[in-house]
Amino acid sequence: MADVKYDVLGIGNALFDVLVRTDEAFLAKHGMTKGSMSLIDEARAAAIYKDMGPATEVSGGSAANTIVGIGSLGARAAYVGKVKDDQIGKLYVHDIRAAGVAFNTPAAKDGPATGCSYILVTGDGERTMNTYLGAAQDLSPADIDPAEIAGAGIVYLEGYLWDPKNAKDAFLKAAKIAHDAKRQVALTLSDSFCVDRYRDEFLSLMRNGTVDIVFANESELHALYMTSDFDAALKQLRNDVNLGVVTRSEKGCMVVSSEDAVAAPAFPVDKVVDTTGAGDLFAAGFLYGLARNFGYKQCGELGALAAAEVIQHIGARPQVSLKELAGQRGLTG
Ligand SMILES: OC[C@H]1O[C@H](O)[C@H](O)[C@@H]1O
Repeated sequence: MADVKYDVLGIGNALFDVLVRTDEAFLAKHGMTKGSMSLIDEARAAAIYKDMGPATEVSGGSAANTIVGIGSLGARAAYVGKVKDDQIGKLYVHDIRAAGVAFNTPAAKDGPATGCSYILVTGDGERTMNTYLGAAQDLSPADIDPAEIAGAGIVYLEGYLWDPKNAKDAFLKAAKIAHDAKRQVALTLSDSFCVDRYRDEFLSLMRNGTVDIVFANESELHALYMTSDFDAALKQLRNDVNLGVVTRSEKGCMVVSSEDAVAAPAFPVDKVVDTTGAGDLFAAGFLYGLARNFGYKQCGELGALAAAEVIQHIGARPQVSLKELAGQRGLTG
């Protein structure tokens, strides 16, 4: 798109990730549901952290991971999310700007600390997240700059924004500005537990045209339509949104619109180390392709490539240049 300042602008909960490899016994001891994202308070965060082994600390946040991935692929990317002006918040701002992402949301001067997600990664690579939202819960419509939103070809929003009190108003404000400027609005359903919390609202956003593109994995899709029948759920998705993108782990992805149903394969990986951010990086590759007007199959392959990179190491941010990786596979042209 010639007249855009950013190819994609993401809005999400700005979270710093504290990741550790652990076993099922740790999850059981702390009453965690494997594979879930639970919201926790400060006291529980302290209790979990105290019991964790040596951790890897790295910036995260679902939409932020996607936006960093889009930047790594060589597109113009921007992010809106709330941190506090504390040490972790400063690290967060450094990391996202150092990744080439435009980030101008003012940090909170007071209130809760920068949010953190305490992530337990079991031997099978599955991640179990415990999120203390902290300052992220104070993202509000005042943080939405109309000119920045209108300057983005695609505005990408995370379903997790439905958790904090004011963020959904920020979400709705951004979607309206984007549509008034004839831009596209994309939503990731975030996780199946999030879908269970906000099913009706997410369906309304799709059916009333607040969002144009939806990203979901299989379990989110099943949760959305409360069915275990994949084909039936996909058919409903196709009716409810302009473009639906469903990831299916090693089975690749399905992209559906009123005209098309396109499959793209997954990228084989030797060993899944940590699935944190798999969906985020898939969305990065896909949205990069969409911004470049690539066909849906190529968008899906770019998504699969970016996801394959991120699941082979700890943490949800790419550790190599995705642009180079995609170039080596002939996927950027
Ligand atoms: O999707 C993974 C991300 O979700 C959570 O928000 C964590 O911060 C993590 O980086």
